[in-house]
Amino acid sequence: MIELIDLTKSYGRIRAVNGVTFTAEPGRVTGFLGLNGSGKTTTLRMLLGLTRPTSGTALINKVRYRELRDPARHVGAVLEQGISHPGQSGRAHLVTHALLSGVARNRVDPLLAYVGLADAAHQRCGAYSLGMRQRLAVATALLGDPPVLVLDEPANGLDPEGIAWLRELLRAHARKGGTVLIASHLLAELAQLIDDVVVISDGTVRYVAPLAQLYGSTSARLRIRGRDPERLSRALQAAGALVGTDGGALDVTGLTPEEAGDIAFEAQVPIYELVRDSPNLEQLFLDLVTAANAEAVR
Ligand SMILES: Nc1ncnc2c1ncn2[C@@H]1O[C@H](COP(=O)(O)OP(=O)(O)OP(=O)(O)O)[C@@H](O)[C@H]1O
Repeated sequence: MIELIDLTKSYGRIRAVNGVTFTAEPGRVTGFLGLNGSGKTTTLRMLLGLTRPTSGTALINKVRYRELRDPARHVGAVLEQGISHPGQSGRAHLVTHALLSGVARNRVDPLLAYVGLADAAHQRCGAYSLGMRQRLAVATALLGDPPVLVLDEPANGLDPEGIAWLRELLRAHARKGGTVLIASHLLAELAQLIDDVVVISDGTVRYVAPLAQLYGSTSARLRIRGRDPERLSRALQAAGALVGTDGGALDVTGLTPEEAGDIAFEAQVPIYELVRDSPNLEQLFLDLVTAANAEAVR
């Protein structure tokens, strides 16, 4: 489990992180979302003992990072900056880290296979693509078989296959009871991965909820195409719906598909198409952040 309690970091007059409080639970993947410069990396660095908080507390399984006796066995991290010595092979890199963190060397080869780098194990890290370096960073984080994983923008540089691979790896980790905290500036990228959402802007947490609740908070939009759009629009509005036009179709909010279908039937307008638009996650996220920013300047 990860617990952040009123965590704050100031750099001179800049408050990079401002009273951040949330929990990332075991068995779940928590997405930590914010635009560039919103305070994600600073928060993760405080959690991992790399930056000293101005005030507040960050705990991993109830203990501050610096007080963990054997950190690699408790938490693995994939941070933005590259981790490898360019002249070292991927395998040598992992062996070095295994030695440094007291992990048995015989974990290295299975881990290289697990992250899809078995064939590239003896190549220099300097010749790795960005995606291969991310895979190596994930293997390094997994060396001590830690229950808690913390990742900062891990999808950077991964192709769609790599993103699918990472998603499956992190979901499997959570299924086994692990805790995963993943920072990103793209909600849509995390949509199929995360269980819980934490949104940060200007160093302040603006929204904490299960992803399902975020989906549920928006009324579904329907797109309806029928023979007589004007008559259909009037009937739908009479039932309280908000109706706009979108090309030849109507853009309807405030009704379920069943209600809209029944109303069209009553109004005797044949329907050619009726679909529910899934919410645009990226737009939802931007709406949350801009609403929060507007409140902050008020
Ligand atoms: N060492 C530092 N000295 C001064 N200001 C800093 C320092 N580190 C971060 N900041 C500032 O703190 C704020 C938050 O930065 P942070 O890197 O945590 O954001 P982020 O959400 O991780 O953004 P990105 O996605 O761009 O990495 C920014 O305004 C940044 O300029």
